[in-house]
Amino acid sequence: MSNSLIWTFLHSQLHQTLRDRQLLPQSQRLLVAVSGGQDSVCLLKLLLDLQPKWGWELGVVYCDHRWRSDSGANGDYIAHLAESWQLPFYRRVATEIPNSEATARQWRYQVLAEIAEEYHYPVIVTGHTKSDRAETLLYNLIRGSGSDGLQALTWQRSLHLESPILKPDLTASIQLVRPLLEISREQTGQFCQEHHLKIWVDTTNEDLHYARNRIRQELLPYLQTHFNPQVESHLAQTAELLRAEVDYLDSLTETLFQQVVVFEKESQKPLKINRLILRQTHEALQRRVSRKILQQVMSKTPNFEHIEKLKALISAPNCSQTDPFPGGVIAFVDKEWIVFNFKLS
Ligand SMILES: Nc1ncnc2c1ncn2[C@@H]1O[C@H](COP(=O)(O)OP(=O)(O)OP(=O)(O)O)[C@@H](O)[C@H]1O
Repeated sequence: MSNSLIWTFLHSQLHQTLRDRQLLPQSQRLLVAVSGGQDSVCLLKLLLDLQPKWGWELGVVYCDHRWRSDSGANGDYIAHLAESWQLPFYRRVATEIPNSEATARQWRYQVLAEIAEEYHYPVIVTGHTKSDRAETLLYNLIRGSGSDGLQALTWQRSLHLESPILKPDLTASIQLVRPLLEISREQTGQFCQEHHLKIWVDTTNEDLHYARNRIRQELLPYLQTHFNPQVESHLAQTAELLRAEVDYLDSLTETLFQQVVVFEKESQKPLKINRLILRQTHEALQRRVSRKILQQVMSKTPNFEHIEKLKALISAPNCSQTDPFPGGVIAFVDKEWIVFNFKLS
């Protein structure tokens, strides 16, 4: 695979995005997650070409889920690509074939974290595109996500937040960066063609049993034809606007949370919350603070009903109380406080 450099619009676009958003610091060690598909192959080539300007040290990682019979050959191809570009290559093969998309994903992020840790890469870079962002927004909208789910794929975040089940000590400091969120799948495909980059076609992407694939293959083309040819860009822009708004709300929530919550000394769990202060704030913030508190007192992720139940106590009469939340905790009103009773849990 030759490494001839033809400077294209995509090179300039990515270079500019990286400068504007300060996503990938100069001279950083970057672990590029490559599946062999057009998005991550395009990402790798772009980063390789920009590397002299930024001084990064690039490494390539492939996670073999063993889901497809050609997954080994897929890995060999990426190994060959990395070798021809003189980049270190890391490969992990699943010992057990994951039984669902979710387990495969969990395993993949675990492996990415372990390799990043072992070989000292503080940043993992993935090839998620504007098209993935539009699809994720639609997928989450249909599932009933709030604005947090609709911001759909952020530019960067800690790997720990991406996969909270991973060991926090391992992942808290590793950043996951997605620099292609302004570039469409059509553009990555064209780039690979123009640069004669072979790509590995993931045959499971054709399988319409998966909701994601139906969104990609059927829903988006329908929306493009019958509603708006620019729908993909518009959805991705909506996700970007929501991302900024969610960021802003998150920072307000954090400040308010610290103001209203009294923590138990030993367990550091929320013990009681000041509802007089909460009552003076907007209901959007009341919900967010309630959710943040419930995340710390419940045994599972709070849903809409749980949050509404706690929020209702903010203006309820004295002595009102909730049914037990999952995990057994009860909340009750004691004058200006909402108090959590852990004894029953
Ligand atoms: N098997 C793999 N090995 C290494 N990197 C991968 C692999 N699969 C996906 N990736 C990385 O993740 C990016 C997104 O891939 P894809 O859209 O297939 O994943 P997804 O499962 O839909 O996304 P997510 O990982 O956010 O759930 C790719 O561009 C690539 O950077």
